[in-house]
Parts: sequence; C-alpha cells; structure tokens
Amino acid sequence: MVAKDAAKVITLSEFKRRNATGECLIVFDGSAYNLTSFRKKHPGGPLVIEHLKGKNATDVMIAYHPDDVIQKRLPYFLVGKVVDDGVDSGIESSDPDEAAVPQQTTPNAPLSSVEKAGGAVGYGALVSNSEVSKDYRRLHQQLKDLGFFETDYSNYMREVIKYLICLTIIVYTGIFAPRHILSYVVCAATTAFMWQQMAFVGHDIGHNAVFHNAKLDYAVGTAFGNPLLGISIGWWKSNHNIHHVVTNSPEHDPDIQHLPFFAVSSRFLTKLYSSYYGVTWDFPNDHFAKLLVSMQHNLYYPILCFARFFLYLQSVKYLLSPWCPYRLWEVGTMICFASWQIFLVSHFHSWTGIAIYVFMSHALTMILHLQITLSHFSMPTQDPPENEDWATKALRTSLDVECPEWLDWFHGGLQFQVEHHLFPRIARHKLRQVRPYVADFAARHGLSLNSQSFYYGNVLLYRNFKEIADQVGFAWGRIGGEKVNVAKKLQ
Ligand code: HEM
Repeated sequence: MVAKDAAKVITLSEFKRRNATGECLIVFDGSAYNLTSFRKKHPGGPLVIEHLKGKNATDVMIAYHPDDVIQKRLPYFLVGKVVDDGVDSGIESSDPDEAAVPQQTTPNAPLSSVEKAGGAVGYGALVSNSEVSKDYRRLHQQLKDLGFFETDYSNYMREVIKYLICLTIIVYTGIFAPRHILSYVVCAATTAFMWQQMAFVGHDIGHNAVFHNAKLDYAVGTAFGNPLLGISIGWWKSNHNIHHVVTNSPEHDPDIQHLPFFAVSSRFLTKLYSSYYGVTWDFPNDHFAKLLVSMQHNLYYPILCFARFFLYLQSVKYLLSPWCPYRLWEVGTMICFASWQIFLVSHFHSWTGIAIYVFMSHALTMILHLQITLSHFSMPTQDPPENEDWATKALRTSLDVECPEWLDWFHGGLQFQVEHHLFPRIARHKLRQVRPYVADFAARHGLSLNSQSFYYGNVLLYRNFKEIADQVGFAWGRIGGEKVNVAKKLQ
C-alpha cells in the first residue's frame, strides 16, 4: 500500500465540495488524490477517471495498474487522508431520480459527459474499505504471488503457429487453388476462424496482459492486430476499458449501447444520454428504433452476421476523432488490412466468389460477437446498490460460460468473464486455474458466481431481449391493441 503523509487530512465535506466545483478528486485506500490536471494525460484516457470522480477508486486502481504505478506515481497526487466530519457521511445518492438532475455548482465547472449522464459510479464507501474490498485485495496479491499475472509465452507461440497455418490456407485457397466455389468457402471459413482466434489474443494485448507494458502491448497489438483483423486496437481499448469500469450501466457502458438495433435494458426505451458517445437517444420518438427493438429477439442472430461491418465503422470514426493519439500509425495499419483483403479477392475472378468470401467470412465471425455479448446481455443493468464493491459488481454483472477444458480454444478464455472482470490483467490462458479461487471468494461473501452453459446463456439472452421487445410491442399498441406512451409505461 501507498505510504501516506499522516499529517495531511481532508474532510469529507471538503472532498465533496471540491469535486462539486469542477476538481477531480478520487479516494484510494481512505486517502484523497487530486487528478484534476492528470486526467487528460492518463494513459487509460480521461473518461475512466471521470467515472470515478468523487468516488472510491481503490479496487479499480488495483485491478488496472502495475504495482509501481500505485507505489511510485500515485503518491504524487496525494491530498490527504479523508476524515468524516459528520457533515455528510456517505457517498452521493445513487437514487436515479436525484442522479438524473446533476447540479452545476459554479459557472466555471462545465458538466462532464459522465455528469450529464447522471454522475459517476464509484465502488464501496468513501472513508472505509469493506470486508469484500479487503478480501479482494488479499486475493489479488495471492494470485500475484502464485504467478498468475505472469505470461506463459509458449501459449502465444502456439497461437502464432496457428495463425501462420491459417494464413497459408487463406493464401493457397484464395490465390493458387483452382477457381472453384469450394476454394472460396474454405478461404472464407479459415479467415473467419483466424479473426475469431486472433480476437482472443487481441483481447489479452488490449488489456496489457501479454507484455504487461502498455506501450509495448499497444505497439505489437496495432502492428499485427490492426492489419490482420481490420479493427483498431486503439478504438477497442478506449471502448473496452470503459466497459470494464462501468459494466452494464445503460448510460455509461458502450458495450450495451446498441440503439437503434437492440435495447439490452428497458432503460433504453426512455430518453437516455450516453456519456461515451455524448448523444441522447430519444427512443419514444424514434420509430425506426421501435420497429427494430420490437423484433430484436428474432433479429439478434441475423444482425450479428453483419456486426463486423459496424466495428470497421467504429474504428474509422475513432481514427478520425480528435482523441486518437497515434492516428497516422493506426490509419497506415488499417490500410494494410484493406490492401490484403482487396489483393486476395482480386484473384477470385468471379463476383459470386467475392460475394461468398465477403459474406461468409463476416457472417461466421458472429460466433465471436455472440461469445462476447453472452456474458453481459442477460445480466442485470439496474443501478447498483449504494456503496456496492467493485468485486461485487463484477460478480453481479458478468456471466461465466461453462465448457469442458478441451473446448477452451473455442471460447478463447472469455468464457471466464467473471474472473476476467475481477482480474483484467491476467491473461486468458490462466483464468481456468484462477476460477476456484474466485469461487471460494464468492462463497466467503455469500455472492453468486453466475455460470451457464453456452446453450442456456443464449436462452437467457433471448428471453431478456424478448421481454424488452414485448414492452415495445405493447407500448406501440401491437399487443395491447391501444397506443401507450412507452416512457410512462416503464416508470
Ligand atoms: C480513477 C482512477 C483511475 C482509473 C479508473 C484508471 C484506469 C486505468 C485503466 C482502465 C487503464 C488501462 C489502460 C490500457 O488499457 O492501456 C489504466 C492504465 C494506466 N493508468 Fe490508470 N486509472 C486511474 C488512475 C490512475 C492514476 C492516478 C495514475 C497515475 C498515478 C494512473 C496511471 C496509469 C498508467 C501508468 C497506466 C498504464 C498501465 C500499464 O502500463 O499497464 N492511472 N488506468
């Protein structure tokens, strides 16, 4: 833990007052740190810090940073130990009605997108750490001591060999094999398989879990991942880290924000502002979204077949945005992707062949999108109970997918989603071994470790989507026979 200057203190009311007037203070292990000027320089981006503004960030900090960040860099921002002066004893209200109307306290403190969306999340009480939090940190240290945070590079060597075999098949069937429909089908299926398998390694590297060095992981990820996958690792990181910090929050988590196609939570059926996209969705007045969402349980699988195209679009939007730090580099790597794809299909000599390849390779990758969404789409999206711990939140909002060990290659380690959310810096190939420790942890605190088979996970997802679709159908007058205001209906 960080060595603290015992002389420095800040009262709870002062801590809250400073946050309300535009500064950005967080709590780590009972002490306040001022990140006002640092947040813009933060390697993980400013938004993740905004999400913890005025809150207890202890466990999130531990989950995401190497020891030296916490031991050597964090003390630089120390304000002092937080003491409860009795003026206000807890964190700000998590009452959604109250949170929905954030107060702009001074004209010099413009509301951040997080505040506009209803305020930060935060985990655990401010001045003291709960038993769950203490035990989480003990477990974190224990897993570190047992070597689970260390990378087994032989695992990645096997992955590289797998990709080289895939590339050989793609080049042979796409360029040299007889121009036959079977060649195109094999070429497309191998491309889809390679994309699915590479995405798992991309996931590790995006979490800095391969080299445990943010710059090196990013460099290797963008040098190989972008050209072969066509998805910007920079975009993925910016999106995915937010997803981890605010999992399943309708206002904040971009991974569950899919209007006009899907509404993962009935909260999307009202007017909702997204702190990530900075836009407001006015569902009650969006007839296109109503149409799609009212059929979402049936459209889900067909739409997933085209999901990859949306990821290209998101990547391009990110590359054109002002917050892409290495634009030229990332654009160059993405051009490499477009070039090899065009080069490959230019050898097909048939539009049918090209259509088969493009459609099949993209549609088959829907399995990956399904694997990714399954672990959260059927889990709770309500506001967390007040002072909920980081670990409790991870267990509440994530679902493990049961599978035998020999099928681990297929699920790519992402089937251990609960373990991954608790320890995002542990590489996927170690998560099966981590699971028993998490099961014990959950049992010690009376928490559930949610887990379902792949089939039943799909059933749960379908039911959740259908329930929400039916609400739209009813509100739209299809089921009830009369037109009802959807926003009112859901209150
Ligand atoms: C609310 C507080 C904070 C949150 C939620 C947070 C979150 C994150 C996240 C999600 C990442 C991963 C970024 C990536 O994928 O590359 C990250 C990385 C990083 N953060 Fe923070 N952070 C916080 C505060 C801080 C502070 C106070 C410091 C400095 C003292 C800091 C320094 C860093 C560094 C150096 C990295 C790169 C780590 C690496 O090499 O793997 N962060 N942070």
